[in-house]
Amino acid sequence: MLRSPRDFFKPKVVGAPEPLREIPVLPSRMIHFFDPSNPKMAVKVPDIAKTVDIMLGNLEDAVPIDRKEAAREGLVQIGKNVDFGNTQFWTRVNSLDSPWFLDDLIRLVGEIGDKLDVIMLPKIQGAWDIHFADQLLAQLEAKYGVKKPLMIHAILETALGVANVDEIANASPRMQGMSLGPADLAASRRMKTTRVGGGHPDYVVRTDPDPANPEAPRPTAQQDLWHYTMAKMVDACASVGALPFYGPFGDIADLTACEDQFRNAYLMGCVGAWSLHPNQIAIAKRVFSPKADEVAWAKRVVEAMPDGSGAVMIDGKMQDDATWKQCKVVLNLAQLIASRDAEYKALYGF
Ligand SMILES: CC(C)(COP(=O)(O)OP(=O)(O)OC[C@H]1O[C@@H](n2cnc3c(N)ncnc32)[C@H](O)[C@@H]1OP(=O)(O)O)[C@@H](O)C(=O)NCCC(=O)NCCSC(=O)C[C@](C)(O)C(=O)O
Ligand SMILES: [Mg+2]
Repeated sequence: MLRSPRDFFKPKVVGAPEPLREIPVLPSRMIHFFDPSNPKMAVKVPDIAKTVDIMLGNLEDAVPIDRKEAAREGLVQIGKNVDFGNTQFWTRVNSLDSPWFLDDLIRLVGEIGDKLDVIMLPKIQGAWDIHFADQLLAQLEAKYGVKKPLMIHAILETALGVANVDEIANASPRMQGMSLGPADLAASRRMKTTRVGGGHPDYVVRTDPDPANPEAPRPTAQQDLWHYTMAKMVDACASVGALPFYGPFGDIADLTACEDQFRNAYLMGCVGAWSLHPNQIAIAKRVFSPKADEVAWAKRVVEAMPDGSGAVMIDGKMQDDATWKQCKVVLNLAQLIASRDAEYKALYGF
């Protein structure tokens, strides 16, 4: 049950900042994960931050239990000491059913609440989880005098969460976006994969037998295990002005398959993906920035239809109001990326 429409955009606690009416759309091609309790990673944060759109200090899975508090305190120090410039600074806190969640929020909002942009919440099951976090964040923002509202990013990584994805997207004006969490989701659904994202060689469709040669080999084509979930997530996010992301690709050495998985997500509407290792940053940058020839084509269509209506032929293809809108999506994204990334600005000729 949502609050009444009249109350939806009111602060939930006296003294908490006004909720945002619109989620800011910023270049968000990669969310780069680091473990703040790992000194080798922590020392690289200032340099990597200059090369990515989003830096995320991870406190949840992949941080050993005996380093949970070190990771939290390490992130507080990084948040206080590192100048992130115009790179977004996010965290993934521990899940709502863990013993660390409460202290994660109290420490982070209390110490670096004005530096953090987005709090990623793992294992979100339904709107009730978002309502709880929303109210608690408002309490902490009011208590610590935080000026801008912290946004929430939910990871879709349980069967129940996927079943409730629309309610989750609508649960709060803080909802900045969502990411697919293919590893936990696979376990929650009792899928039989043991990978973090990507395809599986046994998930295939086979061609029919050739009646003239029934013994001939029948080629198969591998299918995308994540297509259904990705499509549900993209629709849930786009319908409320939130941003969908592909999550992690765990086979760090397989750069080709990583690029394919990221590109599928890009084409389906995602704005970015996670980079777990420095070698995935360039892949995400390449994939989630429109290609120069697509941008040139989009420019041509938009220039041929200045008011975005009617029907014209360009290179044998019909263009109308709807293709104009598709081209605007590509062009707007290219302009957004060019505003941050000189390399792409030059590539697009803006
Ligand atoms: C995969 C690992 C173990 C390979 O780490 P490695 O040390 O074996 O790799 P390397 O190639 O030897 O590393 C080269 C250098 O890069 C550094 N390095 C390496 N990675 C990073 C990084 N991310 N950021 C900054 N620096 C990094 C590393 O420390 C090393 O530094 P050095 O040259 O000084 O020795 C390592 O990259 C890593 O721990 N990455 C992050 C893993 C992570 O955050 N996992 C959780 C997200 S996925 C997830 O949670 C699932 C989900 C959504 O919940 C669900 O589907 O359910
Ligand atoms: Mg997970």
